[in-house]
Amino acid sequence: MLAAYSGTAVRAAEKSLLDAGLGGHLMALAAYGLANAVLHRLDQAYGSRAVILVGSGNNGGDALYAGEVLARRGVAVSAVLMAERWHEPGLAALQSVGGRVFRLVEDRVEALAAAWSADVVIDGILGTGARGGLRGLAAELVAQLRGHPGVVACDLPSGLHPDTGETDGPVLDAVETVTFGAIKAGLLLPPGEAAAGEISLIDLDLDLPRPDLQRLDQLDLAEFWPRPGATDHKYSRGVLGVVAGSAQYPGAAQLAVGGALAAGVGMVRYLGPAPMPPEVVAGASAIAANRVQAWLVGPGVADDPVQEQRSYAAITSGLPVVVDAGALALLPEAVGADTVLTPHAGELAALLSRRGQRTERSDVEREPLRYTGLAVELTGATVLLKGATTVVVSPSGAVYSQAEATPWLATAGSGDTLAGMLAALLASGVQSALAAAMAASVHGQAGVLASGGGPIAASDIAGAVPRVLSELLS
Ligand SMILES: NC(=O)C1=CN([C@@H]2O[C@H](COP(=O)(O)OP(=O)(O)OC[C@H]3O[C@@H](n4cnc5c(N)ncnc54)[C@H](O)[C@@H]3O)[C@@H](O)[C@H]2O)[C@@H](O)CC1
Ligand SMILES: [K+]
Repeated sequence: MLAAYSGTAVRAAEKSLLDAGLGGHLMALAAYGLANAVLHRLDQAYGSRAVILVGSGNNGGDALYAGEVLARRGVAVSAVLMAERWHEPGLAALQSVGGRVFRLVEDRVEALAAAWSADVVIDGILGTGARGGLRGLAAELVAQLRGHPGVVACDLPSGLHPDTGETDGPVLDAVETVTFGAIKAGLLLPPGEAAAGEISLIDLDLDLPRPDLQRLDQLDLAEFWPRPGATDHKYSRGVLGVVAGSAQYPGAAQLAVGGALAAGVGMVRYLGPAPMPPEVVAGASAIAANRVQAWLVGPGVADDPVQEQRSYAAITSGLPVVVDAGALALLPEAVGADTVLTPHAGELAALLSRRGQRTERSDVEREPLRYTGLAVELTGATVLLKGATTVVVSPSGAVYSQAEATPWLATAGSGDTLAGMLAALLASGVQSALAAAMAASVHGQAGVLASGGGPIAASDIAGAVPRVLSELLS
């Protein structure tokens, strides 16, 4: 599991070490870690060129000391001082080993040319002490360096919000971010996470609290994915009730049920008009008469009063429930954490707007963590926001982000399959936020496998899920 923290949490954890006079030691560890990462990227140190973009704070200090290490190894290092102030001991250290210095205000053209001709550009402008994004000349230079193939970010790409992944102004895309003490949550959150590239963590031995964000890995999935025991039977594995499909949209129901079956559930009881595969059992028309452990409602439910009534009854049944697509509009005032909403950005904006918070899709895309959190606050539900990176926020404060998906998964019906997989996990008794993150991860991996780098139809995704799971669980 990747554990990530807000910039504030990391700074709080560093405080006791700083108070103990260990600031210089921490900076040296950070600088060595950064310099080593850069050296790994160079064919050979001697004769290579590095340019360091230096901001006014300790982030610039880390980068300058890394420059000193690189210069000692034979790299030709130049520093571009981006602000009116800089870390003076760091600059002196770099100059003592022959580092060149440009000042952005005076040497803009030379600085830009040096950066473009460098093998590596170290982005040390802003770190966890940033307030807002890059502005003025610094923003201009960064915009002019867009597309440089050798950017290594110091702690985080400058201009990326360390807690939320939001960007405000230009951000230089890095091939690698060398981050100190702990992974910052913003490095794993859309929209900015793409700028981080590969993430390397330099351990500073900090005493950290509960993570602000988690990302499941294969080991977690193998540990938490439910496996039937020798004495299990179809009822003990979990029975899922599904209210999905309408005369107009029968396919959504089939995809959702396909997702549930592929993820592994004891039985599916289906209510709706869509034809179903032979293993699916017809549910009783009255919601309360169905013996199930969880519900899935909403895929393909549109303009169908009977399906809408059933969806509402399932949502208010007190059982864990996934509320997707057409059922999102039926949500009562307040629900519990066992209710999982699965909107995409447009649906989340509509949901928030219905609750008096006028929101556009573009707002959600710009600040996905904030608006997902707002939906949790306003409804009481666990919310899974679909996207290239899936964000899950639970009322308990747990946040997950999963980024296994391929852009080929952005296809009609993909979300129905995800909803079915998630609901199967709820029926098997997996806790809701964990289930949401697990379903997103395996759905993404199945999409990658089914796609093989090319287009996929949604029905291919469920077909690939058993292959992903057998690899994971064997
Ligand atoms: N605190 C610590 O113990 C450690 C900190 N480390 C480094 O220190 C960094 C944090 O250092 P700082 O707290 O000095 O903060 P930063 O270096 O992130 O930047 C703060 C400086 O930038 C200015 N600034 C803020 N927002 C700006 C904006 N939008 N445009 C232009 N200038 C802006 C501030 O006035 C301040 O001078 C971390 O990211 C990390 O790189 C590491 O050395 C490890 C240890
Ligand atoms: K930086």
